[in-house]
Amino acid sequence: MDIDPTNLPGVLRLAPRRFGDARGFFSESWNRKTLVEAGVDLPEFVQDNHSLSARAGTVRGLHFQSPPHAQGKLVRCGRGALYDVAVDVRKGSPTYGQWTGAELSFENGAQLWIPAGFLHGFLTLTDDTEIVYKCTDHYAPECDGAVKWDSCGIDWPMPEAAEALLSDKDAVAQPLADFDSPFTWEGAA
Ligand SMILES: Cc1cn([C@H]2C[C@H](O)[C@@H](COP(=O)(O)OP(=O)(O)O[C@H]3O[C@@H](C)C(=O)[C@@H](O)[C@H]3O)O2)c(=O)[nH]c1=O
Repeated sequence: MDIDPTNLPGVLRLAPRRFGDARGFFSESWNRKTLVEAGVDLPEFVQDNHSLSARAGTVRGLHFQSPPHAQGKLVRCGRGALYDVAVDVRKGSPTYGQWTGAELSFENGAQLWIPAGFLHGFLTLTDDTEIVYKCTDHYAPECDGAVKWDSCGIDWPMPEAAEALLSDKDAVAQPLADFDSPFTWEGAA
């Protein structure tokens, strides 16, 4: 498993090893021991999510759950390809408001580890794209929130001829500039 830092400290890009043979491949898509031995501070996962986006250009996000139900997420692509993004919204963080993105596809098998304190969202790059992710807390609709996808200066690689397809909720989300984040950076005084 390759584990690489990103430009946002705490967010990691993971590439599990694939063992190919005449049948296809085998891969450990998550292994607690491997990550803990690599020094990843990993809370317990309690929920797995799976969604399908039928159209390239679908945007889901940018989402978060407030404490006490904040979620860390280990994200991968089950089918197709997507551009996955995290935005640091921990008040007092030296990287507050900064974002990182990575292409996750069935083809590359890559994953992103996004700890609590970051917004999460993604753009689908192909039709019929599936995302699969593990979460460190349960769904808590009363703690659910969103920040507008195009308010964070993210350089989204929108597929040619596609327009962003959003949920009604995401279409009217607050901009980052108006967001009073419930998260604090652990290093903040
Ligand atoms: C997120 C979630 C939604 N739902 C329900 C609520 C709603 O009726 C339906 C669709 O919910 P949403 O529109 O919020 O789904 P979606 O826009 O796909 O939300 C997800 O987006 C990505 C970017 C994330 O990071 C996730 O944490 C989650 O917020 O599913 C659950 O039952 N459990 C869950 O954990």
